[in-house]
Amino acid sequence: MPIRRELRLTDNPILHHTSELLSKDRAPFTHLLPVYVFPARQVEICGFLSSEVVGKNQTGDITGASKSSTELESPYPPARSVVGQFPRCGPHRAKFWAESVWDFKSSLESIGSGLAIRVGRIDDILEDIINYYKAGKGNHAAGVKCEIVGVWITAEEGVAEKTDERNVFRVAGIKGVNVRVWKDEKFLVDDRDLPYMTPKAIPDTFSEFKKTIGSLRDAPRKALPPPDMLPPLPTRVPPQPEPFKVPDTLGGWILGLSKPLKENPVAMIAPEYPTGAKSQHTYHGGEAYALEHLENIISSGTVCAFRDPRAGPLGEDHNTKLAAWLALGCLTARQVHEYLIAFEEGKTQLGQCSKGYAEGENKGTAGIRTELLWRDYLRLCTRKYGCKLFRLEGFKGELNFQWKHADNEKVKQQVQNFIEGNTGNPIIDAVLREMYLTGYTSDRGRDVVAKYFAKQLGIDWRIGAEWFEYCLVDYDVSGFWGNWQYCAGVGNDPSWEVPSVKMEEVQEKYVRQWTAMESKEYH
Ligand SMILES: Cc1cc2nc3c(=O)[nH]c(=O)nc-3n(C[C@H](O)[C@H](O)[C@H](O)COP(=O)(O)OP(=O)(O)OC[C@H]3O[C@@H](n4cnc5c(N)ncnc54)[C@H](O)[C@@H]3O)c2cc1C
Repeated sequence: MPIRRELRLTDNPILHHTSELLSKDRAPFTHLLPVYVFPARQVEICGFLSSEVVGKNQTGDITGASKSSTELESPYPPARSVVGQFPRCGPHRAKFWAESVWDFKSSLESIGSGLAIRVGRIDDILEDIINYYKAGKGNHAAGVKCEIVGVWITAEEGVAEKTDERNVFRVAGIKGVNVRVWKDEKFLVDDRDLPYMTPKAIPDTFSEFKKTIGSLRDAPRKALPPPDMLPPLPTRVPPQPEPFKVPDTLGGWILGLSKPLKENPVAMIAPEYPTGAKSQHTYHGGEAYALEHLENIISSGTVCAFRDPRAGPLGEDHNTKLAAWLALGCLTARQVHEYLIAFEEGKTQLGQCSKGYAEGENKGTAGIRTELLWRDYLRLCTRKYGCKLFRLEGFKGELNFQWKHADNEKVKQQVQNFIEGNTGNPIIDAVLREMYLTGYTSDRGRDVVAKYFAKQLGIDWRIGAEWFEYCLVDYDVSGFWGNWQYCAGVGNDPSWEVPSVKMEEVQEKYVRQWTAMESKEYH
């Protein structure tokens, strides 16, 4: 069972179904092997190359223990972005990701199962596992013979994710193993409750989409309970295929994922962490931490103080910070919704000392639901538009803009200044530095900087986007590219106004915090 962005026990359809089968004694299998693969195209995995297993590289040199991981040969191309050639996953997300996977492993172990964590390509790992259990085939002379009843995997919308799915079908088909694809249920409104017969029918504006949902508070299905027990792992589990060797501690995973980033820094003059600056995102990845945070924002009253993220000053702390957990599926939107319902109706004691408890839906809780619906909508846009999500001309097919490309020194320098948070615009630089140093910046900050890059600098917006992808802890394919298209004016429902962000007192504080500037320097 290859796990994708569903790193949780609660509200997990596959685990719920398995547990039900088990409790009714109807499981057609005795063992279950959950496998998580850190995908080579999304995150750099050369930090796990093992000198012990590498013999000669393509030029015939012996690769040995004294060589750094980046000098050894990986069978996969580097995980770099298409236009800007930045590493796709930076250190903040790499750490949060490793923590989330590790937390999921511990949760599975606590109910009698476990998790094999691997690096590479999902279909390569699957092929290796099937060979192992078909004993003696492929690399596995020491394999053990057992029957594989099937492969279960959850569907995702992204183009590359769909390709992975097709590859899983291809490999399993060749080996004569059945594949079952499950619906992705980490969103607010279930696909089965939407009125669209085909992706073409999905409306082109969020307001139209919202109308078709009706009462948002009543729309989500119930979250599924966590499984009590799962079948054990097979008695023997195939190791990570060569030339990689994977660690067996969380520290080892974080080290392996961050090593290539340290060895090849992207920003030549990286901004230093200013003394006294406070990160808005200091959280730990994983389901347990997500639930604890959700409870905290309810009991502290943050959910009632939730503000429209598109308005107000930069750096203000009036939002949920749930995005990174939602993106990896440590938590589902309908779980958030259920916690909000319990608070609004006073069903549990959580938040009982907070304003708004047991007083029904309020502006803040309604606002959070609307934002979660935006997330649903952008995912449906990915379904509708496929690879247009990543195109310069966007969903709209906008061909009239004259984008500047990084094929001359002037634009190259502008891009470099952007990466280093050194554009000369104090507000833009503060947001860029906060994002680079902490992995997070508010929606307002993202919006202002994305529009600055696309509209004010007029540079191919995908380069700015790819830099954000490297920095952000909460990168999520649809939420990310959909928002960037919107900011660049090439999405459906585009916004073309360049936001004016005035240097008010609160902004000044924010800028000073992240740029360590004296206030007189930008007056
Ligand atoms: C250029 C740009 C890039 C972005 N990239 C991402 C991304 O990679 N991943 C991501 O989850 N969001 C992205 N967003 C949307 C939004 O900025 C973040 O979801 C939000 O800032 C995360 O902080 P939060 O969890 O405190 O959100 P809150 O403001 O508390 O909102 C609650 C939840 O609603 C969802 N949400 C909120 N705003 C949006 C939105 N505009 N679009 C889609 N979902 C939304 C998120 O899941 C978020 O966790 C991007 C926005 C812009 C303008």
